Amino acid sequence: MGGVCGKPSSPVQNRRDRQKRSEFTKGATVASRPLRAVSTKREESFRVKDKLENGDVKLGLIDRKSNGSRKVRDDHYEQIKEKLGLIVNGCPGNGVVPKALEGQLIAAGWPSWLASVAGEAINGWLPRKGDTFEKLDKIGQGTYSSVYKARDLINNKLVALKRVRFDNMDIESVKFMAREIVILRKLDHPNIIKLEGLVASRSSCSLYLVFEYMEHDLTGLASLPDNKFTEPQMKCYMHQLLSGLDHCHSRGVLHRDIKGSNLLIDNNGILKIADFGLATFFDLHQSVPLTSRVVTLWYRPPELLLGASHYGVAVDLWSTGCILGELYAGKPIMPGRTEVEQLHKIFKLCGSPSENYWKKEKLHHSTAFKPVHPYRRRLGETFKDFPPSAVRLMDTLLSIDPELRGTAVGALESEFFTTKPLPCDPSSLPKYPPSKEIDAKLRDEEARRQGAAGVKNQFDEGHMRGSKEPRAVPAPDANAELARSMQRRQSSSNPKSRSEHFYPYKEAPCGVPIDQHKPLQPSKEKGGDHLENHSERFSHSGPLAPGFGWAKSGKKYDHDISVGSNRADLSKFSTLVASRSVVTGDARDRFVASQVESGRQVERPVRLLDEHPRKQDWKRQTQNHASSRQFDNGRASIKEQNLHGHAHGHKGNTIHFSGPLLVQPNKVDQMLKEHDRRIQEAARRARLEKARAGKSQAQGMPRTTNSFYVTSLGSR
Ligand SMILES: Nc1ncnc2c1ncn2[C@@H]1O[C@H](COP(=O)(O)OP(=O)(O)OP(=O)(O)O)[C@@H](O)[C@H]1O
Repeated sequence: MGGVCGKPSSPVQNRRDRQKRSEFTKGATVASRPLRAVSTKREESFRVKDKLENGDVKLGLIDRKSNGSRKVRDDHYEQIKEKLGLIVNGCPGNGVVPKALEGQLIAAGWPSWLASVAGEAINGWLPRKGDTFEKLDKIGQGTYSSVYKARDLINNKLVALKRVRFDNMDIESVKFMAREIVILRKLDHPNIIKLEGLVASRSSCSLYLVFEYMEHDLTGLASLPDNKFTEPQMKCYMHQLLSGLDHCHSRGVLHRDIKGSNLLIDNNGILKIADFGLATFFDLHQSVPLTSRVVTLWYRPPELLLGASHYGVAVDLWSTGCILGELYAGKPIMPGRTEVEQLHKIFKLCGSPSENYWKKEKLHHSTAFKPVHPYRRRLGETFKDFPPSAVRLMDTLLSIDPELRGTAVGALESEFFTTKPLPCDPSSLPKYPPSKEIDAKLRDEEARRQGAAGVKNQFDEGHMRGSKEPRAVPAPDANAELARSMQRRQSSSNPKSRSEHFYPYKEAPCGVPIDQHKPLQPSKEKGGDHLENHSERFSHSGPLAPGFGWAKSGKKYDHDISVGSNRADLSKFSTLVASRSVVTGDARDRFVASQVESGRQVERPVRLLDEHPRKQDWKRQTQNHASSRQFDNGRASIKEQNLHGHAHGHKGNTIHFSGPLLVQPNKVDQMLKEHDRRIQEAARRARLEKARAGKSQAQGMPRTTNSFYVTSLGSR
């Protein structure tokens, strides 16, 4: 993919730019003076892919002249772009920026690499200068960004600077970022994070998004030792979450990654939905196909796991139901390690879909995942100790049929918020020490380091977690991309990768990346349905999930959908294990291949753990298939044909799915047994290795390196 980071302009050009900029900025304020796409003397030609009319690609030419004779009016121009799928509801598509607009943006101070592809996103704003901020600490690490706390020297307040680097400056990455910016700019609500400005570097091809600063996130707060949320507090957070969501949905935006770590909370108790990196515009009729490979696994609704490509607000409502359950349960309620296991957990808790659903939804993976025997819905009995109004709201939000999940407004009007205890006022909430997911991770790391000797005890203590024990880590993205990304990493070193070493694909026990800091214990359970084994039964008495600080103390919750301590810790990293071994990369490829064969478009695969997703996704998609690009919901969407190529490279691997969901449970049982055995074997080796390393360290010997560990596995 060609880069967009142009050479620095000449001094003369710079002078001209400065001059134009000063003209432009006279009287202009940031975000207050829209730049219009004006006509130019130059004739602009646009290649038009008119797939909307009959699917054929036609080439068209639109001429724009300023002399008035053939001038296409700006609004007409917008209509054309919209019709062509270049822009949907203000969402930039293929980044065609009219030359005139580009020129104005450059004149306004934007670097050309940004103006040329993300014009729609920055139109009407002036760039902030880097030296108007004082960078303080690093406060967050996203998949593709680093987030810093900084002081805004002009407005004298704290801000968060999210730095997105475009490594090789591929255009698609920039366009992707542009989508996030466009969406953020569309939203304006007290419960949505506010994008306050942008700082763009001319030379380094990085962009800083300036946000209001938020001290906490929900995952971080929940993991504070000895912290317990009260019921009014939980209702208060839920109310804010749903209010923010309602705003998104009313503006045509799906968030598609609702989870605790994306719910930021400030010192005044105000919750704001953040991270719109996976968000998209949607249309009410759900006519535009979207990718199903979004939403972090534990919060992903069944229709997406089953491959739905036409969906709406219900996906966010499902995630919200998971958060509600998590608040009361004190831990994630459906912590699957693979897509298959996730679906299984969903069916076990919420029941399997009705015959009518399978017929109605016509989902991609329905044949593979339709259970032989239907599962009964057990939500009520599982959460029988939760307040009834909370269970009823969960029951709605966690409906298998998306249509039954209602709306955010409907949830806000539910008895959950009108019965006592009522939601408290955010300002009455306790003040917490800084607590972000990243702080929780650091605490976990520290606890692991300090407790190296006591690790075994921790795992052997049964199901109860000690009060200092790290909370179940935030959900993994756990997507099928992982397997492929791991394979890719074996052959190409990634500057962003985090000290990771993997078994070679064929030799490793399940290709398991082992976190040396997270030793495993073999499962104590044997036999039976392995997927059942993955979900150990446990019951709490007394405060729920001690140490998570989520639960109402004194309540007793008993449910069998959660991962017990051994497995929970295993699940912290075994998403990768399972992605590789339960649904092999090749198997997944076949899925994608079949999607491609059936003409389905993949809008954007979910982010990877290890590499700049935008770069990787788009690179992977665009490298070989620039010609097969089509437009999907306003974005360039490319068929993942190259995945075919990958599949060809690994012929012979078979597709494996989980037991009870499949038509051949016996075979799957065997496979899962083998899977478990391998995990245990890997765990045993990791423990041995760790013990050996500890010994050599104690004897002052250099630590032996084991190529089978991951020191820092992204868990998001
Ligand atoms: N406005 C903010 N104030 C304080 N911290 C923030 C803010 N925005 C983001 N963060 C922190 O930075 C982390 C990463 O930010 P964000 O989720 O937006 O990036 P990302 O790259 O999209 O992450 P991910 O890959 O997890 O989705 C967040 O989890 C949060 O802890």
